[in-house]
Amino acid sequence: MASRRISSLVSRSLPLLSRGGKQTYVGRGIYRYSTAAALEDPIKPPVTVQYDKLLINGQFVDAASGKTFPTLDPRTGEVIAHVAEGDAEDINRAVAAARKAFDEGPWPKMTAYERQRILLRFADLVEKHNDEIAALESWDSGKPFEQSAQVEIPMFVRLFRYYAGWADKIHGLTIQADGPHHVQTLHEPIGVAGQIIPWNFPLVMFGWKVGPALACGNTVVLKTAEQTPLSALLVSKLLHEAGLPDGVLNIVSGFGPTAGAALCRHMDVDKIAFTGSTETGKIVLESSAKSNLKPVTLELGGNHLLLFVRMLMWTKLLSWHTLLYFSIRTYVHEKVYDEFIEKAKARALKRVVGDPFKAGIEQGPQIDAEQFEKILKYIRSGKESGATLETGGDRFGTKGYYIQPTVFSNVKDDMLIAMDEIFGPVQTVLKFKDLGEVIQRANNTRYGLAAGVFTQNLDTANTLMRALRVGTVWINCFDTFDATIPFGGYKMSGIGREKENTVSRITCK
Ligand SMILES: NC(=O)c1ccc[n+]([C@@H]2O[C@H](COP(=O)([O-])OP(=O)(O)OC[C@H]3O[C@@H](n4cnc5c(N)ncnc54)[C@H](O)[C@@H]3O)[C@@H](O)[C@H]2O)c1
Repeated sequence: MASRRISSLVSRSLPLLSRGGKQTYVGRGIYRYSTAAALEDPIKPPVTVQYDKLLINGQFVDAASGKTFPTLDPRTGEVIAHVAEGDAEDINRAVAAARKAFDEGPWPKMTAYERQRILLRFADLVEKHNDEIAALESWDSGKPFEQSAQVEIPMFVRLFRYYAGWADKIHGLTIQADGPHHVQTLHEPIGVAGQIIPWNFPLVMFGWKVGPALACGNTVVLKTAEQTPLSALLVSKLLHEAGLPDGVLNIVSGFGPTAGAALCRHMDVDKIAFTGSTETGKIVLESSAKSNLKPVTLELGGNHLLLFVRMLMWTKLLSWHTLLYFSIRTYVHEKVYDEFIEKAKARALKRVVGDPFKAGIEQGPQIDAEQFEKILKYIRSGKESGATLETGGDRFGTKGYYIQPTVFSNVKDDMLIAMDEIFGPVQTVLKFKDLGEVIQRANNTRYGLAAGVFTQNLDTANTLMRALRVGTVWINCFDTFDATIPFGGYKMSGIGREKENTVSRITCK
């Protein structure tokens, strides 16, 4: 499969919007609609919410407390659905089901081939329901429908096929030990896996966590993000349709300090896999230490780096939609800095912001009021600390959580907008003189998630590939993800890796 770019759209050839103000259905869940009208009057998503309860032991059930919480439409802040709100009592029920399914149930005892076939059937079912799932994902998260339907759901399907392929290929070793011994190593399922995921890629994160755990014969209790609980419930129904036994996958929607914390400190959970912020990651690790010392993998925050050396690479950079990406700390060589800023500004001004269900939309709303306010606060901090606001810097429209694509120049390394992860459409541009200097500055951060390098010089590429202390380096490409490529960070960007325990260095052909 060709690599996929999570943040980019594949529909660059779609025509831009007409200004007519009328809504026209153009198929695959997409409408053509005028910008102003779409923001005032959101497009009705072509899907209904069917599953809003917790999934415990193969059944959709109410929370023990009977409580629910609203999940909101980021376009308007209005309620999409009221979802069962799990807490410690529901985590206990879900862990008990997962424990029983692991200790007594058929899942870890099944042949690997049987597990593989269930995962492959599931992938086929998701493919069949692609647009329905994508619509729910976009409605709940605000991401463009085209991105969900054409990039993320196909990536999810690919992930499950990839992990299904591993199910019967997990081999041990024989070891030549001294003495009259026959020694073999075995890979065994760990048991009940507790998994916690964030709102930015609800289904891709589901795939990264649930896929490998099930392929290896583990059972799972998944705590979805409170902002985006819906799509996981829909696909879990399909997973059971594909033949997953009851109790193998349990899903508890709810909040971090209640449901999430209860999962992390549970004495009968054998491992925690967490994706989210660095601050919460620390709490998760502490909970493990204070309970049963379960192993923990952490995929945490980090602001992506981008190093740009020659203007000749501009078209290449644009082709990867790099300037549309969130929270990029961009180091640009001083010789091309001014020209870069002009072009980055022009591109940001052309970026198409609007209703995620409209054709050609590049950027939808932010997830919720909290993130929206946080991003605006960072923008204010950028202005106050003396960076130059080149474009954007405010909300977009008057409704929902839309933010203008924003570019800051004259950014210094010690400004908050350069140091922190801004989870929004804000690019910060810094100037550098030579390679040694930029390596030192780029590495002088508490994060180490991923970096993109745009250069024509092989020596520069090779040097940076090794010198940057980040989990992933893309050379002349950006943000390419694939079922086979490991991902994870250095330093406070995490512990452990998704997929394989290595760093990845990806060069664009
Ligand atoms: N490294 C990666 O691969 C990767 C991928 C996606 C997102 N992220 C990070 O995720 C963050 C965005 O998500 P967020 O702001 O919602 O993060 P967050 O840490 O607030 O929430 C993430 C998840 O943790 C849960 N949670 C919150 N408090 C908890 C607690 N005390 N105990 C247990 N669980 C708790 C939340 O309910 C949610 O499900 C960003 O920092 C981003 O960089 C990292």
